[in-house]
Amino acid sequence: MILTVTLNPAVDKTYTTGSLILGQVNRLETTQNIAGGKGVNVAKILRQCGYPVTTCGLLGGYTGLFIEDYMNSIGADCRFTRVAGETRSNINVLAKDGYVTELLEPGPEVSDEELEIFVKGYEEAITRCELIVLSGSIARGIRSDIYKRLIKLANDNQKICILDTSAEALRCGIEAHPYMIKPNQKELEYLVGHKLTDIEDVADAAGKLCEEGIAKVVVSMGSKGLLSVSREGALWAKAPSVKAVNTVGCGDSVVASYAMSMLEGEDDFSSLKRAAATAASSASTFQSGEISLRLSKELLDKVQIEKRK
Ligand SMILES: Nc1ncnc2c1ncn2[C@@H]1O[C@H](COP(=O)(O)OP(=O)(O)O)[C@@H](O)[C@H]1O
Ligand SMILES: O=P(O)(O)OC[C@H]1O[C@](O)(COP(=O)(O)O)[C@@H](O)[C@@H]1O
Repeated sequence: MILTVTLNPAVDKTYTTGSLILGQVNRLETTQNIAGGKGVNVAKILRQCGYPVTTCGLLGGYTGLFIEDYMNSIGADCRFTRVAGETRSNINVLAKDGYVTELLEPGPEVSDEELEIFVKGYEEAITRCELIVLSGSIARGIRSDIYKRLIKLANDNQKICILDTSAEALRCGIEAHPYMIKPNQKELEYLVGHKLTDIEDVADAAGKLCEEGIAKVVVSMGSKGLLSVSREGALWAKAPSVKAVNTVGCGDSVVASYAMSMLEGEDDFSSLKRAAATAASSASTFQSGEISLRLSKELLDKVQIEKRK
């Protein structure tokens, strides 16, 4: 069983338009509300692939109910903690000119009491799971060392953790040595404190994190693909070429793919190949946090992997 944690889920209000112009009236063509947030998306993909999944985190208000209903409908074991504030709605604008614009709300204020109720449930849930995925930003009121605390609890129970977050929550979280992290290039730049200009730079920065005790650092680089770095070296998967429809949730599909590979005992090479195929399949699907199973399979043989170090 895989447990996904989403401390700041979101309804992804997904709009399509010709192009989005700042400072002007923009009339949108279509709109769809999609249950989202990083751990929610990971759980959605795992369910699509037939994996049992427990999903927990913080949900509040009507938007929270919308997400919980959806997760129940796909057969996820929902263990969310209710909070008084309303779960956020994020805006994703998919424009025909190719630009994807995301407007992300900060999320509700969460009290210490609410968080402690969540942590109690989490401590119970980790005992029944083999792998824990902790994903996304944290809602207001939650200290940035929350992932460090949650990963320590998992480590104490000999459970493997994947962490996919940003900013200070990421910086503090890695102090607890999760097994794997999946920063995108910007998140890695935040950690190292400077711009990374090429693949070598990215591989060096990821390599330093491995030396600090993270077994696997998988850096997502949009249409440039994925770089997997461990003490054994660095492998670069070029992103297979697809017609991108919605790239929101691609990072989450990488995490979901790695979670499955870990449970199946796949090696670095096969895991990376699968993740690049899954993520490209996610990019070509309108619904964020969804893939075409057929396309993922087809793309698997098309992923090119290059050894970098
Ligand atoms: N246009 C695309 N075509 C093919 N694959 C893509 C495309 N955009 C993203 N991907 C795949 O999805 C992965 C995650 O996307 P990325 O945007 O880097 O993550 P995040 O959403 O976490 O920032 C990429 O590393 C790549 O493998
Ligand atoms: O938790 P954050 O970092 O605020 O991001 C939330 C957003 O990220 C998503 O999970 C998509 O993430 P990725 O594009 O990184 O896979 C959306 O569903 C959600 O709106």
